[in-house]
Amino acid sequence: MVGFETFLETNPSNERKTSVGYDVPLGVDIRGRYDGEFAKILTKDALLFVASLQREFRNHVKYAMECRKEAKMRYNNGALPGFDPATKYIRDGDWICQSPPPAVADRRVEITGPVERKMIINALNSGAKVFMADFEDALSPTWENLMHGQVNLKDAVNGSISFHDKARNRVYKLNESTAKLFVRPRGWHLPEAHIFIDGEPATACLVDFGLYFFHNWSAFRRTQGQGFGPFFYLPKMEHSREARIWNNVFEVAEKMAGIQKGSIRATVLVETLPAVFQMDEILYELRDHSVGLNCGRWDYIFSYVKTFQSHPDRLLPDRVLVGMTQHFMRSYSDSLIRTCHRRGVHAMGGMAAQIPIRDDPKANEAALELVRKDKLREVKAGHDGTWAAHPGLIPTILDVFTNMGEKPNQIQSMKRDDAASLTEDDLLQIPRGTRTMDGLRLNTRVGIQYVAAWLTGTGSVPLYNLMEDAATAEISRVQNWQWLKYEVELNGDGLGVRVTRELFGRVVDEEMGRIEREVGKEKFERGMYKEACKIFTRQCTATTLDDFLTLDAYNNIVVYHPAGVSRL
Ligand SMILES: CC(=O)SCCNC(=O)CCNC(=O)[C@H](O)C(C)(C)COP(=O)(O)OP(=O)(O)OC[C@H]1O[C@@H](n2cnc3c(N)ncnc32)[C@H](O)[C@@H]1OP(=O)(O)O
Ligand SMILES: O=CC(=O)O
Ligand SMILES: [Mg+2]
Repeated sequence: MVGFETFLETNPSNERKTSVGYDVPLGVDIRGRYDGEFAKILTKDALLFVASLQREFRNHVKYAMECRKEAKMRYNNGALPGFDPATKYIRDGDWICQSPPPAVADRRVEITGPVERKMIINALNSGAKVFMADFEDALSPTWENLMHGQVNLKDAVNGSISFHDKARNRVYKLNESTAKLFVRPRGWHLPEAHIFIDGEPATACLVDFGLYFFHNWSAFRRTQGQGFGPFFYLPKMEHSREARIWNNVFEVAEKMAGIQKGSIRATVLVETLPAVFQMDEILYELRDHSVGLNCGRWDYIFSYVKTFQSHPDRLLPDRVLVGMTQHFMRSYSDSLIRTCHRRGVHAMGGMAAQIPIRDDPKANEAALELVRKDKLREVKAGHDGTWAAHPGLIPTILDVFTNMGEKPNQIQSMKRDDAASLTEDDLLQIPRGTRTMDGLRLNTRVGIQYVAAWLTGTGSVPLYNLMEDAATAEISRVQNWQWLKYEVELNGDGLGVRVTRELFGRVVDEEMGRIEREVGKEKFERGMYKEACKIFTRQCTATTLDDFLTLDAYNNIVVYHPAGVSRL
């Protein structure tokens, strides 16, 4: 830890203040509950590292968020996202990224899941090549979830993680051979309200990254990364300037740890519509730290609606009809493969929403068949690997990815030069399909149940045999909002019904009734369905579209100690 020791010596936290009970450096205040286990993560030195990242990068982050607002204004005034003429030289240039670290050359199946203790063990033991431990779409960012998540990851990297399921008297431990760990911190837009630095909430992703890196970089490189790492997934970026901030964060972290530049590697999720026009630029910024791009299809669909929130000529059909075979989605995946392989890095596929259906073998086989079809399309298109939401899907997906042959990836063999001809029009083409009352009802029922789960600390849930998380719930929210804003006709029902506030009010009441019948009166009363309904309904009917469901809902899960009120 030579590097960090030097950093800590030259940055003495010359004052020790305790707030809730943690030993903190000057300028840092912890407002979350004290816990002896959390204190081993929230050490003064780790917090000093997080604070140093916050101080160095906060203005860059603020500027990037202002740029997002400015771009939103342009789109709302009728502009379309597109390639930036100013960076044509990057798109046309012949540069390549650093080659993938040997430890993760083969990434054909990656399982994802929240940083929950049992799930971490199950995911690492699942037979997948990679496990993406999620602080983002799959996690409700309560203080308890975040801090337990950091404790769990530290134990996982140390190899000491275990879990005793007392009800089933089952003990979970790591197998001899485990998946390689990637960590997905939250997006740039989110604050961490339980940690204040210089009087402001910290930038959430710098907390997630900083604490994880500080505690694990050394063990990770020794035990998992074969001299590289740690590895990350980076979510929800809209522009390469945001990737530049991450690149700079990585360089600072490497310098502080005293490890070689290029040790840290990250895969960027291309999951916003503006980012699809920035893929080369994002890779260019991260060329020393990149290990590819990933098709984050669910947030991408959400972003399509959000970007075109003021474009009534670009309304989406029912959510269930917006799949990867729609022209704009296929073009996105093909362009991503071509871009990644041209630059020498992995082009990762995305998440099929189907999960195993335990109590219905026929329905289960149908779900598996949908996953198989989706993954076959991905591997044939040239993707180097893909995501699985559930361990039960891994054998099927591994089997499909044997189509890649003996090689660990298709970076050299599937150049997809044909995708060079894809244009802005291809990437923006309006998806085909109709809008129905069932679509409106499903959006409402799923949105409310997801928010109810999220408010009680669960960030990914099975609903109607599909995986739902923050990204899929966002599609439900923004689609309802847009249909209401333009009072669209539900043109798939043949009845000429328009989505008015009155209609939506009735739908909400009826769907709440259905939820109550489905989950049972007791669970309904015990849960947070009514609060969720209020939040979801407000968001769907707001005059101005909220940027993120979870940003608006966040105040509801912030808990200060001693008891206080969130001041975000
Ligand atoms: C849009 C995106 O960002 S996608 C990426 C983010 N989303 C995710 O990561 C979702 C990950 N998946 C999940 O959270 C879960 O699979 C769900 C919520 C969809 C379904 O959960 P459940 O209904 O509880 O699954 P189920 O009961 O079938 O689980 C069976 C077993 O598999 C385990 N399991 C299920 N999913 C996972 C997973 N992703 N990782 C590890 N273990 C898992 C369960 O812990 C359980 O273990 P046990 O038998 O030892 O008790
Ligand atoms: O993060 C993945 C997505 O699809 O969104
Ligand atoms: Mg996402």
